[in-house]
Amino acid sequence: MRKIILASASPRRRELLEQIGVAFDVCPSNAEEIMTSSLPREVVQDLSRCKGREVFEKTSGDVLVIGADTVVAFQDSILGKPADVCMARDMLERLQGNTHQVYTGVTLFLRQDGVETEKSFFEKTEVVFYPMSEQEIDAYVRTGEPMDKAGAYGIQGRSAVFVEKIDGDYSNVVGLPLARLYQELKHMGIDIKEWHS
Ligand SMILES: Cc1cn([C@H]2C[C@H](O)[C@@H](COP(=O)(O)OP(=O)(O)OP(=O)(O)O)O2)c(=O)[nH]c1=O
Repeated sequence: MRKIILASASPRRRELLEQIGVAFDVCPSNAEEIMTSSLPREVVQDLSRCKGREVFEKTSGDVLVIGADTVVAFQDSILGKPADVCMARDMLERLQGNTHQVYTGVTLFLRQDGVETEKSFFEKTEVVFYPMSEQEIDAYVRTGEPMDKAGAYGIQGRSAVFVEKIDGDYSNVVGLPLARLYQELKHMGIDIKEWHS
């Protein structure tokens, strides 16, 4: 019996894994999200490792645990999920009419025949926003959509109309870089679609 566990409460990550035909269990992590670095690529890998480890330590037997974390990087700032409506508005005022980067870090914890391995990686996607008026920002914030999302927007939702272009993997912006995840596991000798049995 082998299990894949997604260590995440994010409905988007669940939908993305389902999209590629993977069977898996979900076990959200209770790990505290404390930023340990000012470099986005380090932050997302560190946080994905903390989330994944917390869940992995509770398992036994053959298992693959996937932890992930997403942040938005704008100039020198790292934007996580907004704490309130004011912060959401402030984030969108900064992002509108500009280019930012979305980083998702992933850590894989694998136990196979008693041997444990761990692998972290990150993907970066550049996103260009059209200018947004005050009214557009207010109306978008009022939908509630920004509140549980890094950078206060969801590219898969209503904010799609403000996205001029992206450079990189779309699924990475939504919260899980599917192609990179698949390729990393392939290098580890694992077919993610077959592993959960
Ligand atoms: C930029 C962007 C982020 N997001 C989401 C993905 C993540 O769910 C969230 C970033 O917060 P995270 O802290 O990465 O994840 P989470 O708290 O939602 O879930 P967990 O820690 O349990 O894994 O922002 C979108 O849904 N669309 C987007 O366009």
